[in-house]
Amino acid sequence: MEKEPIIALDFPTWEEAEQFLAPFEGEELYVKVGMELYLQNGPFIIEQLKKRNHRIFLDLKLHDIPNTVGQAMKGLAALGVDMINVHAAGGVDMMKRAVEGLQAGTKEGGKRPILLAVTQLTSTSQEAMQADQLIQVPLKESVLHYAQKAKEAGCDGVVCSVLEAGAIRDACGEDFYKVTPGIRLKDGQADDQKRVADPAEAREIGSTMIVVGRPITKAADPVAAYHHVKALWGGQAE
Ligand SMILES: O=c1ccn([C@@H]2O[C@H](COP(=O)(O)O)[C@@H](O)[C@H]2O)c(=O)[nH]1
Repeated sequence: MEKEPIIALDFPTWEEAEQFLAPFEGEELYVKVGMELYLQNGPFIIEQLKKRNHRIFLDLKLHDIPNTVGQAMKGLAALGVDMINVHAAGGVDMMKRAVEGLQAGTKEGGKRPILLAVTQLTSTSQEAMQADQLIQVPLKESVLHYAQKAKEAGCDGVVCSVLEAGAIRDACGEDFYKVTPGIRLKDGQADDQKRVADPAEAREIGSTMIVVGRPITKAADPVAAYHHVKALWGGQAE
């Protein structure tokens, strides 16, 4: 279990991300750079975060034909991020090519980024999955299926909700990463998230890492909110 919650830096510009990070001066954080920040600002963002010694999850959720994803991963590996992902719905061949691309792009002596596969987004409900994707099995079964395919392809773990983390641990093992967004505090609003849990539940059920965005970034005091989430996640607070 990773001690630091991963903070989702969902901002449009580096200036806004930097302004958010300023009060954390001196703390080495684990941050997530998603489409909003990366697609508008590019590798510059990664350089800035690495300069400040933050660990980085590059959450681009690649989903394309195997060759395209493999080649893209080869290039992205050179950025030196710690973790990266694809959509499991892209299939086993695509995920295998992602692993190979990452390996090929990792600098000699460097560490290949951890590769995760997104199962069902935490904003997806059982009803939406059936209506939008025409998947008729229970959502948990779909998530578990994607996790098993990700493991077969050589991924290091998955992105799932806390609600499926226990079943994935039983099926894929303790060491297989269960990285869980959809984290909300007990009295907080869910926003667009559908499968949510609080940091203490994530610890009890067995998430490897939690990803937290708005409950921290939109809080009146983001540093206090971060430390509150961290204490709940670490079991040092009620
Ligand atoms: O299934 C998924 C996969 C990724 N995410 C990302 O995590 C954060 C969550 O932000 P909140 O503000 O805490 O809801 C966000 O960047 C998503 O892109 C996810 O939520 N669910």
